Amino acid sequence: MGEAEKRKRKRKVEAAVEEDDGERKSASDVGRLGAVGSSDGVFASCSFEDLGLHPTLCQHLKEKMGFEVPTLIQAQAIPIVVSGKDVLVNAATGTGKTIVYLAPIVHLLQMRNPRIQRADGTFALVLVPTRELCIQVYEILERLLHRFHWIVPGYITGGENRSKEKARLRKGISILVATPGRLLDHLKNTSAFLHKNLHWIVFDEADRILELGFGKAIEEIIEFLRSDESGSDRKLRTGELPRQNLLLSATLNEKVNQLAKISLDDPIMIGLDDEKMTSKAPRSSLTHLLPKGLEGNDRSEDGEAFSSHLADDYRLPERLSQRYVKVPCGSRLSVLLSILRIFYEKEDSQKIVVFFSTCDAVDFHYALLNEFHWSAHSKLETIKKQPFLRCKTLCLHGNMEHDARRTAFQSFNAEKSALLLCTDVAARGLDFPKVRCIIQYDSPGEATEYVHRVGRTARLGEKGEALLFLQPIEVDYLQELRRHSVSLAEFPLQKVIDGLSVNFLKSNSSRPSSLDTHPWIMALQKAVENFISGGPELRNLAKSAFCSWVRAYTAHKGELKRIFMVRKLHLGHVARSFGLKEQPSLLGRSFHLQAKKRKWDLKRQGSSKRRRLTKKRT
Ligand SMILES: Nc1ncnc2c1ncn2[C@@H]1O[C@H](COP(=O)(O)OP(=O)(O)OP(=O)(O)O)[C@@H](O)[C@H]1O
Repeated sequence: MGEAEKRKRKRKVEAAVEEDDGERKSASDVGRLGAVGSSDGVFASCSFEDLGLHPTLCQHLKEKMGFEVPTLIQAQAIPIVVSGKDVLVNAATGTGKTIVYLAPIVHLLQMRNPRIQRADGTFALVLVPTRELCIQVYEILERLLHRFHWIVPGYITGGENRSKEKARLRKGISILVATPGRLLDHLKNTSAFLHKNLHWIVFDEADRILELGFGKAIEEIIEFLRSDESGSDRKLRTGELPRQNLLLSATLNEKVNQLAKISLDDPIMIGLDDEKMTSKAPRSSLTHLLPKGLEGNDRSEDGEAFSSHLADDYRLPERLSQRYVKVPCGSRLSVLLSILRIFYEKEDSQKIVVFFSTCDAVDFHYALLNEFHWSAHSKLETIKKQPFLRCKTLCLHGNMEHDARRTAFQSFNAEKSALLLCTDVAARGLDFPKVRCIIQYDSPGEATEYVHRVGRTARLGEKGEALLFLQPIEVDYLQELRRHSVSLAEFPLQKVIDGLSVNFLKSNSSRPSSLDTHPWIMALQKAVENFISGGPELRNLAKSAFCSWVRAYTAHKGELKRIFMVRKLHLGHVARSFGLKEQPSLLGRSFHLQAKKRKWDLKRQGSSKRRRLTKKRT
């Protein structure tokens, strides 16, 4: 491409991010305003060619992958990534961040003359937090490289066969996608893993990598790779530019700040709102330079500005409708089942994801939903009981065998209509097509996790719904979300349940006064409890799920401890929410200690109340 052509294209991209009044706006403004001629706030009005990508790659993106034009974040970030700068990208879930780094890497690698070879080893490393995300990124990469057969994609991840991975590394992988633990293992133990030509390190879902406890591994990886970067013969050999590191996430927090400090060099930030960046950040170009505070001193003025930004608002998909449903603990299970039934009755072909806090809870609900048959009029012997839900149900969590995990992930991807029950292992980065609704049956904890969970729907400008279950004692969580500008409307539960049970109510004389006493909920709860008590396997699953649920509830951290207080739970009601007629007693020592503390607290409260009452009387 000639210089004049390059200049023309650059101008076109810049023009695309200017407002009508001619005032230059930052990259983030573009996203917020839904500008660049984009009516939907998702796609840019320029083409991939305008971003300077190679014509063959652009043609492939368009014709084989169906990507007609770049998304806004792609239009903003790709030219900067191509320029070789370290970059931190912050954009909402489902806005196409994977292509932000893969397309420039492929573009730059395919241009190398002479062509790169397998024997040159690894040029780019993409680090992701989970196995599923690793495979997903690898599959996109494979599709992207279709026309560039000499660039070899590969992945290494926990749960796979080490020696097969070694053999693949020995042959040479040009772009490697990896989870941190397994990568470190190969860096230390696989001498045939050639990485002296490594030019890019990408941290996708950067904050999650750290939350999962990979901080130490990441430090070691960076240290390990830094030693071959500083090797003077690398520059002599290849005349290389310095290594380029990229960091991406839909949510930024202090942990990302830490990682940015150790991995990015004079980075450019893309996708942050101006008001969040504070007036201290330079506004001279399409992008904002990261304040120099990140280079070391936490206490510098600019560093503080950056940190305070990190505690700020989160970006959510524009067409996401968010609601919460307030349900008393003992009715949670019946309400969940009823809502799922309503959703699938309304539209039998759709995909829904339900998030639980523990693997045991996923296993229990999965078994229940697959086995439970019920008819609202089952008192009549003539009526045959039906499966409660008629959709395909799948589960995904971290305790599953590697193959089962992969199968679940792939079938939910492929199905047109299905229900996925999962833990947070599915919260990050996974791109399941056409998910209509996300139900958070167990609260997510940190607001970041809320954002990522709901981000599995309403992707790339599509519509989506999110429903958060809260017990009455947990409603303060809404304030926690509001602190991050996330606000939810209430789901009209009573009305919806009445609608579901119209015929059922006709045959029952008592009118419901509350949800707990609603004939439909009571009948369904009773049927579930009888069903569970009749099967030892399911009963055991319910008991384990109960125990680990309570343990998970006690594990909420920081401010959230004030909202999710195990002391406030009625454990008999919790047991009911697992279809148990009685509270299981087989609990671990730590739980007994908690229970003791709870009793003691209650006693103390009681005696102080008594003292107050006595005082009043006297
Ligand atoms: N330019 C484009 N045109 C059409 N579709 C695109 C384009 N870029 C990406 N996509 C599609 O958009 C979806 C979301 O992309 P991707 O998974 O990269 O989003 P993300 O921002 O990384 O989301 P998350 O934050 O949840 O990880 C994918 O199905 C991807 O194939």
